[in-house]
Amino acid sequence: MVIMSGLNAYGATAALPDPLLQIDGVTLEYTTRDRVVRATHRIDLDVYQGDRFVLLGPSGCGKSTLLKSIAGFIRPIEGQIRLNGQVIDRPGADRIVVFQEFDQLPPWKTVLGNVMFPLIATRHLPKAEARERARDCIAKVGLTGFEDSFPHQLSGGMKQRVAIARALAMKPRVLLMDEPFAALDALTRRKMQEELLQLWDEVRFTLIFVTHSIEEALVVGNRVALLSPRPGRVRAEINCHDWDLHSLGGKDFQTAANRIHDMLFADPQEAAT
Ligand SMILES: Nc1ncnc2c1ncn2[C@@H]1O[C@H](COP(=O)(O)OP(=O)(O)OP(=O)(O)O)[C@@H](O)[C@H]1O
Repeated sequence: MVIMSGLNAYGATAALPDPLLQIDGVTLEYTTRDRVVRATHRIDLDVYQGDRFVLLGPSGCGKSTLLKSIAGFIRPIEGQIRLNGQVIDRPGADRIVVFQEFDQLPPWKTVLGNVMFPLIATRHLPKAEARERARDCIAKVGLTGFEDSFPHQLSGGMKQRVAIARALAMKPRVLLMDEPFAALDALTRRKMQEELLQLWDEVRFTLIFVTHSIEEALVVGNRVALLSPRPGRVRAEINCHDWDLHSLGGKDFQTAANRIHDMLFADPQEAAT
């Protein structure tokens, strides 16, 4: 594990490609009737093509809010988010979100219908091609044979696989995942992490993944941004190419996880000394 506080996690001297996504001094706030809640404060992050970039931080530190802003649902009050150099100011088919909730699939559509729907609704593909691409993505997430099932006939893990297939079918520039496995039992969660990594090996999409599980961050990510408690600020960036599911329970893995825990919850004054 390499901790690169204040540096790009690829290393300061390496020649870098241009970032795919640039988060530049981004402050995000919610204005309610009686107060303003600052969710993130001047976040700077660069995400590169093919990254599995994890936003890790304690509950309420603004991870989901930052993801929603990348998705184009919330505008920064300060700073910019750019995708391929273009400022993000609205949702777009180049950024698809997979949420934690199992009810993100319209229940009246079959698995095939669910995966085809955005392709057709956004006029990405004509119907026959959309069906073909949907079948292909359903196969990629291991659900061949369930094309005609309805969401209520599927387990939680299967519903999340459908949501992933639906997102991948759109071939987004960035796949955004907001704690997609948090509502699953521990065994299914681990299996889904493994499948996500296999899928990434095959498709090499760019992923931004939100979690508050240190273990999940180390397994899923090749880069992890550690955010402080609200308002979220970047505490450090970590390069974690070393870990996979086989590392779980190992001594080195546990040491790394403990170190991250200490960094996440350290008093910022102490962390600076
Ligand atoms: N719609 C909203 N209106 C007002 N405040 C909000 C709203 N949504 C979130 N917040 C506040 O913004 C802060 C950041 O919330 P956010 O959901 O982004 O955190 P998070 O890191 O994703 O948390 P968790 O891990 O618990 O999901 C929190 O203090 C939360 O209470």
